Amino acid sequence: MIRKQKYGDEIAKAHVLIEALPYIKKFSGKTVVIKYGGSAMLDCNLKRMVMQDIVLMKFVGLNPVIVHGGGPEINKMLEKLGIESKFVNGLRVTDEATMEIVEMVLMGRINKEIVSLINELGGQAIGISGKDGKLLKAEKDISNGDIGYVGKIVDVNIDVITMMLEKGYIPVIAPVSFGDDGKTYNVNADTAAGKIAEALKAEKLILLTDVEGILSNINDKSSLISRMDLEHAKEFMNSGRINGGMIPKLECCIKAVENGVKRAHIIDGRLTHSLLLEIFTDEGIGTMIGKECFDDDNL
Ligand SMILES: NC(=[NH2+])NCCC[C@H](N)C(=O)O
Repeated sequence: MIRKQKYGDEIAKAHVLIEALPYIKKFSGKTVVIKYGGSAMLDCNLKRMVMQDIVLMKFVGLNPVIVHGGGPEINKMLEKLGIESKFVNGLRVTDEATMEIVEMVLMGRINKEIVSLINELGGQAIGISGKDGKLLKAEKDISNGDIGYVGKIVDVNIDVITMMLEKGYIPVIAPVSFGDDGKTYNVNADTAAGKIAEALKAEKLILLTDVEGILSNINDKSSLISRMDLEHAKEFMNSGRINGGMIPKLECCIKAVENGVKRAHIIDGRLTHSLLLEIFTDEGIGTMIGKECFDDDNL
């Protein structure tokens, strides 16, 4: 008994590893597309922990693919250079000069920083943009009027990612896309991650956000919805009970699942090791969306 108590903590740690075993088996060799953005990208400690999670995933046999955003760093640089940012419906009006800075910050700074961190932690990453290997083809998005070089993705060519995965690399993708007109387009990172996951027929699409997941508000009490099947997710989307900022994220998850991604997850990037907790535990920590999500579909 004393022995048992003495080793209690250690045994609990072993239980954690054992809980992960069925998921390591199930997801080994499978592709997981992770949209990396928000707070998890701003805080140095969080950054490191997200990349540790990703390197661990790789070493236990999963194939993580990272798609990253850039938000605040782009604003900072534009400010430094004295370029004024204008917004329409929350979208940045992107003229040629702004697009140049966006590309510079995303590829030159953020992308390479992620690559270095992964390499430092023992993984092997390759950073590319949507232009490389013609990964993301875009057209001008005029759904909000003409706001410049903001694009919508019209074609995805995953050859370059497949090549990297076959050789054991972790692809790190900046969502800067090319157009047939020879121009460069900025595309939304969530959407890019969703489209890449679809094209890869990925096991999972995981969006790291600054919220717990999809919340249901009943009588002013909000609680996390842990699992949703497609029907539930669509109904929720149209119910008007969803927070405005979450609409495009949920929409992106629904589309991905409709187009062949097994599960889409919206998780809290502010929480340390949220990726590991979602993927390798039974309950997870965010919202998981699947075509059909049964309670016993864990294994
Ligand atoms: N939010 C949730 N209910 N997550 C459950 C995750 C289950 C399992 N770890 C998986 O990735 O498939």
